[in-house]
Amino acid sequence: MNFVVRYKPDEQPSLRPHHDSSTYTINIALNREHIDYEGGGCKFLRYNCEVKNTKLGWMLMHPGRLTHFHEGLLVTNGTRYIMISFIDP
Ligand SMILES: O=C(O)CCC(=O)C(=O)O
Ligand SMILES: [Fe+2]
Repeated sequence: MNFVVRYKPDEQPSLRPHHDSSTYTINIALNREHIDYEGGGCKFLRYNCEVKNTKLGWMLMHPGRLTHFHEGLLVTNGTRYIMISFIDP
């Protein structure tokens, strides 16, 4: 399953902590921090690890339903777009 997520301060500024319904998740940056938006990123709470400023078109891949409880960090300005693929949903 694939979908685009849009974060905007006055619409959906963040995403509450969750697991994905996938074995693995691919998260591709469609635009850029400090140019198109401020804030944002993906935080893995168990590891206190924030992945921010992913290069345009590069991807972050992580386990979905088991170990990597995560959240979408607050976008404070602009619009952040990512593409998500749930592998083995
Ligand atoms: O904002 C992010 O990078 C995380 C997005 C996410 O966790 C999701 O769409 O399931
Ligand atoms: Fe997620």
